[in-house]
Amino acid sequence: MTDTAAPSLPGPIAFIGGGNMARSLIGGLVARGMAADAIRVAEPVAELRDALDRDFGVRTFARAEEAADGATCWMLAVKPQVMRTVCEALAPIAGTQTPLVVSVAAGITAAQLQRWLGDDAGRLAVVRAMPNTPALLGVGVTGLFASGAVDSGQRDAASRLLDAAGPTVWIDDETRMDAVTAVSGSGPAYVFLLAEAMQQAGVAQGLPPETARALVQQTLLGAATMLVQLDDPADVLRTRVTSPGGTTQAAIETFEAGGFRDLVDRAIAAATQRGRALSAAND
Ligand SMILES: NC(=O)C1=CN([C@@H]2O[C@H](COP(=O)(O)OP(=O)(O)OC[C@H]3O[C@@H](n4cnc5c(N)ncnc54)[C@H](O)[C@@H]3O)[C@@H](O)[C@H]2O)C=CC1
Ligand SMILES: O=C(O)[C@@H]1CCC=N1
Repeated sequence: MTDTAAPSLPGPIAFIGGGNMARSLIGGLVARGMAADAIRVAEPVAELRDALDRDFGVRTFARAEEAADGATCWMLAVKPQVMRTVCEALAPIAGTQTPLVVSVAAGITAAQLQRWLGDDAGRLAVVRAMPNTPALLGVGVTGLFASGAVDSGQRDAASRLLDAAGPTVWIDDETRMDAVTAVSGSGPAYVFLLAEAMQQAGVAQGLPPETARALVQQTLLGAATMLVQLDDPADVLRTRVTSPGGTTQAAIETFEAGGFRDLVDRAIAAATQRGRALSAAND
């Protein structure tokens, strides 16, 4: 679970890629007290570099090799489609510096990362992490998988880094990382879709847009807080809202008749499958 100490590493951490996920993680680390000068970011887009510098005071670089050189941990936060190119650019220094490599990329396997980094023998310590964007506020959740080369100290370091984003969960079987991605990595988007749909429906029933927005925001926060803070499972909490013959029952029956559960099942299966495909397509 999350603790409040700032994560510490023997040297700087280099984020390779300074986009949405990196920003969320950097925001969490800085909020937890990690010194901004211990964080470097490689990001080719000048506007994003400027924003990272302005918002967090971190040191930015245009090229991956510049940020990675001398860093103790490389946090690979580029799209799966460019991961191979980025790793191959880093390969010459990976062999001499043996950093802890943490990748947040969907689908890309630890063995692929090792191979692209020039480590055919699988000796480089690679951790796969699947966080989510609520990391920005320290309320994310991260699934972690350690390759065989990761020792207990490196495992601990990876946990502490990602703890800044919220709770972490270690996954023993790497093939399950695609399901983690589908449930929690992508999961915030499903909740935002539900929020959009509820707001639109509220407006369709006559509510002013701002009122609908405020009601939906607090309802999702309240329901999520109950899920986290009470021992009762989701179905019990749902039943307590659902008076026989009442309004909720009318809505739930409409969801069930429309195949809601099957739709969620198919959506998460599609996301899981996409993670597997990203691995194969970018090899
Ligand atoms: N956005 C999300 O909710 C989550 C994303 N992820 C993973 O995080 C990774 C990044 O995703 P996002 O942040 O959403 O994408 P993004 O597109 O916002 O960020 C990627 C950044 O990498 C930069 N980049 C491209 N080539 C580069 C290079 N050669 N060197 C350094 N930087 C380079 C891009 O300019 C871009 O700013 C992906 O692999 C994704 O699977 C994982 C969990 C959640
Ligand atoms: O959509 C994606 O591929 C990434 C991985 C999880 C969330 N965003």
